[in-house]
Amino acid sequence: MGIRAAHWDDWSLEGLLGRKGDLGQRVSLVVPARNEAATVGAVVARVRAALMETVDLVDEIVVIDSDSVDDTYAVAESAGARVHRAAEIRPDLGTHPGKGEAMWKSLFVTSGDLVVFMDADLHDWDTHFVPGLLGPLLSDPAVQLVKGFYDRPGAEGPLEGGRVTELVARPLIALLFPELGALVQPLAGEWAVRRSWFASLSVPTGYAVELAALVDTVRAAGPDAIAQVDLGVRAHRHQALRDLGGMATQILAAALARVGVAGADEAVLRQYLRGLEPVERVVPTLERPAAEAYL
Ligand SMILES: O=c1ccn([C@@H]2O[C@H](COP(=O)(O)OP(=O)(O)O[C@H]3O[C@H](CO)[C@@H](O)[C@H](O)[C@H]3O)[C@@H](O)[C@H]2O)c(=O)[nH]1
Ligand SMILES: O=C(O)[C@H](O)COP(=O)(O)O
Repeated sequence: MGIRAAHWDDWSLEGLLGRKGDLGQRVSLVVPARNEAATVGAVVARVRAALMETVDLVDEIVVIDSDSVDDTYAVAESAGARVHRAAEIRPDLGTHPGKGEAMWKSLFVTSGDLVVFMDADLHDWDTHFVPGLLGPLLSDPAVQLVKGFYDRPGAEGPLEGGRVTELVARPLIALLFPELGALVQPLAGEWAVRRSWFASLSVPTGYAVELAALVDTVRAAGPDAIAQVDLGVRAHRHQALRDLGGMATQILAAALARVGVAGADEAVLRQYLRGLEPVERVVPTLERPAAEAYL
């Protein structure tokens, strides 16, 4: 059958609540956040009001503060999230910077059978993202991972991806992982996964967490284990091109590792802004082993 596509309103909230109750599944919303004091409060408060206080769709909202130096922790907590600093979770396992690290560490402080990830920097989005991502997991036991896709306001076409999506992820998929070619937004930060499945995966500590999860899932369980859901419109804060160079390096490293070209735990990216003196950026490319070994 392949990677199936659905629309967020293919399921009613009442229907999902019923399925969740019948199956006895708990849901965790995990929001990895690094210096997102400006937006994390609204992400937490709106999901809490719509899906926790009025209905029982979400059982816990957990923000993983990923080495923030702003007020992310306090803002998220006062908006109603449980907040953990990534570095303080399971200190026996050490700490690394990065989004994937925050997501991997979340498995040690959450309890949901289903884990929904949402970025903290969203400024055009809606709470239906969460039930939309849960729909395939609550209706088909074969589905392990659900990816969101969305229209990006201002893009040339509504389903155009971001710069790394178009220039790195899609070309990699075309060359190495064509079985993922049906995915509209392979790098979307809005996705959901069964806890047991995510705990069985190797997780890059940085921004390659999404591509790695997709590749490892399609290889281990086939395309029927992945679904994608149209979430409508989503807009986020944009990073500088030079910062996206680090993201691209991480995604390329994870892809290469999956075709047998293992690298070191970090790469030195040399960028040239003005003059011939490079600005050196050390880019972590390491991966955490499957969390299930430590749970
Ligand atoms: O070290 C970090 C860096 C980022 N984040 C958080 O991760 C989310 C997404 O980060 P962002 O820098 O906004 O990523 P994008 O440039 O938007 O990258 C897109 O593509 C990435 C690669 O697949 C995905 O991880 C992102 O979720 C997706 O939005 C945000 O809540 C960040 O605060 C962390 O928790 N720790
Ligand atoms: O998703 C991506 O490709 C990167 O996050 C960059 O997105 P942007 O070009 O919309 O900033």
